[in-house]
Amino acid sequence: MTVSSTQPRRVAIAGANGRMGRMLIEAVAASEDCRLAGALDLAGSSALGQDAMGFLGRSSGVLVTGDLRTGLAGCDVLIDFTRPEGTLAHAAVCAELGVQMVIGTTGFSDAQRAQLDAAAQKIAIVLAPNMSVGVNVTLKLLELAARSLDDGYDIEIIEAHHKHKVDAPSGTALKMGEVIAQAQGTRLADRAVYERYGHTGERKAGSIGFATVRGGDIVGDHTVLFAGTGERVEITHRSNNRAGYAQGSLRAACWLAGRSSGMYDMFDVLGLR
Ligand SMILES: NC(=O)C1=CN([C@@H]2O[C@H](COP(=O)(O)OP(=O)(O)OC[C@H]3O[C@@H](n4cnc5c(N)ncnc54)[C@H](OP(=O)(O)O)[C@@H]3O)[C@@H](O)[C@H]2O)C=CC1
Ligand SMILES: O=C(O)C1=N[C@H](C(=O)O)C[C@H](O)C1
Repeated sequence: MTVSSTQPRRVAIAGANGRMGRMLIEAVAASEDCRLAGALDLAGSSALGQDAMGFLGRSSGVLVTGDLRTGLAGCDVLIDFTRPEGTLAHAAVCAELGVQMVIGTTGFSDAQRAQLDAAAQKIAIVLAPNMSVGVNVTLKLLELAARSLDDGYDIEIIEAHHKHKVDAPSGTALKMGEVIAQAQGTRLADRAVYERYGHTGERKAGSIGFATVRGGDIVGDHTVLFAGTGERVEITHRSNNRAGYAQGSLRAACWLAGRSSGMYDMFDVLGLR
């Protein structure tokens, strides 16, 4: 059934009991443009069978389920911040049911990413390692900086996240590296240095170094350093909380209404392409 753009989008949330899942449910609860229509979590999750908004002290009538078809019934779009293997399982069912997806999960291998591209031949998907407006504008600033600081500047990307994060470098840091490499007419795979230890020798010209910090409850900090001779340019984005990720995701879910199948990102949603 086609939903008119004036009707709220019927949204399902995957990973409903996770850090982002809860933030997304809170954002949907406050939204006039989206309505909670489904909530998924892993079989075995303590949230199964509970009202998805119970943690907010509210009743939504939507129970968290581990059954994908039950959770996706009557939904227009699934917002998925889980793990790569979970997102792939969700994408297969969404493609079958014609449910669109907003995917924030990070840490996909190239082969997993190819499977998502295959799903996007059947449904419209917004996939982005960072849904916040600020980070996506930062990516555009990096494009500009990378073009102008092409020669004589060593590039290092430093990211910091909470102690529960399981993938490194962050998806955002990798995206920053890709954007910079592309702006300089190169490929990140040919330039990335992910580890340094022991006698490393001098820095290899043209490399893009990554440094990862994990600790406490740091939400997400990213700095790109362009280190020249006699000067340094640092471009930093810091998330103070997860609300920006959730707001960006809802914006993407609304933007998807009526879109044909294909793979999109937040540049498309925000008109930054
Ligand atoms: N794009 C963006 O803007 C952002 C992206 N992220 C990314 O989102 C993802 C989730 O982050 P966060 O919310 O902090 O993580 P959490 O660990 O807090 O939440 C993950 C949720 O997914 C569930 N889950 C885990 N494995 C599977 C699976 N195989 N199938 C289905 N569900 C599963 C978990 O269930 P259980 O608790 O039962 O294990 C949990 O509910 C990460 O990849 C992170 O990098 C995070 C923030 C912003
Ligand atoms: O795991 C997180 O928390 C975050 N993950 C995303 C990433 O890997 O870039 C986005 C944000 O930095 C928070």
